[in-house]
This record gives sequence, C-alpha cells and structure tokens, in this order.
Amino acid sequence: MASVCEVGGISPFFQVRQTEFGGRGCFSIVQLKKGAVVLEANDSVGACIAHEFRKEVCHSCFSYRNGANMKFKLKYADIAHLLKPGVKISEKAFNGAGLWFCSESCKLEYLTQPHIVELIECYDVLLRTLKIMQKKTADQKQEPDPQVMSAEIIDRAWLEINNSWIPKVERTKPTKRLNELPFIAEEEYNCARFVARTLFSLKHLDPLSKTMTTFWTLQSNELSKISRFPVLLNFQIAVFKSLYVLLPEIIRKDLSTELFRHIMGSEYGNSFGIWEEQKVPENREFLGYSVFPRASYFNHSCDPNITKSRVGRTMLFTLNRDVPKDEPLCIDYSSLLDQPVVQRRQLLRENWFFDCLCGRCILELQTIH
Ligand SMILES: C[S@@+](CC[C@H](N)C(=O)[O-])C[C@H]1O[C@@H](n2cnc3c(N)ncnc32)[C@H](O)[C@@H]1O
Repeated sequence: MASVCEVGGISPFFQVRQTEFGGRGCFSIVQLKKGAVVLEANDSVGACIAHEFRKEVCHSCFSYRNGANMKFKLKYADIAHLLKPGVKISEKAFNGAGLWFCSESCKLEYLTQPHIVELIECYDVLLRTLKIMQKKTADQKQEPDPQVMSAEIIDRAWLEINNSWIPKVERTKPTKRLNELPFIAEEEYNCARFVARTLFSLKHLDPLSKTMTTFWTLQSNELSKISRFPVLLNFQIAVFKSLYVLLPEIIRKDLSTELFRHIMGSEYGNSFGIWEEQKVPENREFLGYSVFPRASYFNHSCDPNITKSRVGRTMLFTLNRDVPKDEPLCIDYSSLLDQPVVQRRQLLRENWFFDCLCGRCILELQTIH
C-alpha cells in the first residue's frame, strides 16, 4: 500500500490520510459548506454495462429509458475510417461490439476517444466468442471449485498459470490457441469486457496522472472476496485465459497475472454501481459498474456527510451538511441506513467485507451492549 503522500492532491478540499481504524480515508483540509462538490470524477479506468442491458443503455452517456432499446447500434461504417495498423476488424465478422447509443451525437462522442478502435476490436472479439459459447449446451465446467480458500491456494493457482499455462500457450501456433479457450458465459464475458476496458485505459493514460497513480494504490480485496466465494478463483482464471487467448496483441501485450489480479482485487471494493439516474434506491436498475480511482478513498459511514450521485458518466460527491476542517469525508456504500446497527454491520460484512467502525455504529453498539 502506498504512503500517504503518494495519494495526495486529489482535491483542493480534502487530503487522503491514515484513519484510526486502519486503511486510508479522506479528511477535509478547510472548513466546507453544505452543497460543495468536493470531487467530480469522470476519469473512469474500467467500466462495464451488463450484457443484459447492452441495448438499453447508451454506452456514451449511460442513459437508460425504462427498458426501451437505444436506436443507434455501432456499425462497421462508423469505424472503417478509424482502422489503423495493428487493428484488424473484418467487415463481414463485425458484430457491433455490443455498443448501442441514444443518439448519433453520443455515438460520435464515443468514437472521438483517442485510439478507441483498439477497444472496439477487443469488445467485438469477446462478443463473437460469447455468441459461439451460447450455442454450446453441455456442462462445460473444467475444474472443480475449491471449497476452502487461502492466500497460498490463490497464489499457487496463479503461479501455475505463469509457469505452465502461459508458456504452453506461447509454444502453441496462433491458429491453434483457441483450443486453450475455456468455456465462458455471460458473467465471464461481462468481467472480460471490464478488464479489457481497464487495460485499454491504462495503455493510454499518462503514467504521471493522478488517475494512474491512484489506480496503483487501490486497496485489493482479493483474499476476502475469494475466501467468501471460492468459486471466484476458477471464474477469474477463466476470464484471464479468455483474455489471453482472444485479445488482439495491441492490448494483450500488457496483460499479466499480476496486473489482472490487481484489476480484479481492487474492483471488488472500489467500484461504483452504474445505477439508473434520479430514482430512489429501491426502484433503480443496476446497469453496470465503473472504477474511479481518485474517488476510491472515501470510506463508508452510516451517517455520511457526502452524497454521491451520477450525472451521465460523471460521479459527483456533494456535501450534505457543513463540515469543519479535519473531519472524515464519507459516503454511504450500502443504501441500508434505515436498518438497525446489527443488521447494517452484518450486511456490510457480507457484501463489502469489513466491520463498520463509523461513529454511528460505535455509538449505537454501545447502547445495545
Ligand atoms: C473504497 S475503499 C476506501 C479506502 C480504503 N480505506 C483504503 O485505504 O484504500 C473501501 C475499504 O475501506 C475500508 N472501510 C471503508 N469504510 C469503513 C468503515 N466504515 N469501517 C471500517 N472499514 C472501512 C474497508 O476495508 C473497505 O473495504
């Protein structure tokens, strides 16, 4: 984990410091007024709209219109002029990369992202593979899922990939590598798209940017999440193998087991849901998720002083009350604030893998003991 100075300078309103209960958190560095936006994050590193919602969500502005299909699907003609050396997209095989938009202008805006055709090639090959896999019906499980998990078991599984599987693939002729492809279903596909987007972002981000430096210092929850759901180890390995076999070289060359584990481990505790906008939590659709490294130092509080909201692709972090200097700035991870303390803490433990030590929990725990 990085030292504090490596994650400073995210906002003029707060600093990242060590908290009393361990880990880092955000603290106000000046007195702040209710309504102040302490962070505006539009620098997502990885994001994924669930396959289920692919036609119903605009991939540029993330708008969703009560389940209506978006009218503008990506076509080969839209990208033909963007093709460049190292990117091979055949007109005949092109599937639209699973990208739909609410308007021509949103589509154009998406296509103006530098080098975006590299990502479109990745998305399209993953989508083509999912469609082929969906035609297979037999039980495709290759490895039995482990029952008990530990850091050693996880490390050993990845060592095996590094020492045995990758060298084997590298010795295999490119035309035969598809034989190494594991079975993937929709969940693996969603995850593969998320990782592909992250690899693409990292490839083109300024290495000295705050987004990049904070990405490398994100807390990983790999062990706690896989310990709770051991099936995730084989799931992740299947995603890794699929990406290794399928991704075009221009993106795949940066894929290593170490980077993959950091992307997956940090995604678990640091991603923000892409929820339908302007609806109460109980009635919102969960459309996908996104990682904003600069916004990942906000701890949870059951009495949060920050309200998070999404406007298009941007996350806003707005103070919901006046805050003095040196106060922790916290958001609500859970939408469970009306639950009693014991249930709240249990749900946070089960879903977010930590025992909540916020001021409200500590106070309420004292009253029940
Ligand atoms: C998004 S990160 C927040 C930044 C994190 N503290 C760090 O050092 O990178 C979420 C993690 O912070 C810790 N955390 C956040 N809120 C907490 C709370 N109320 N009580 C205890 N731990 C908390 C947990 O370890 C959780 O998995």
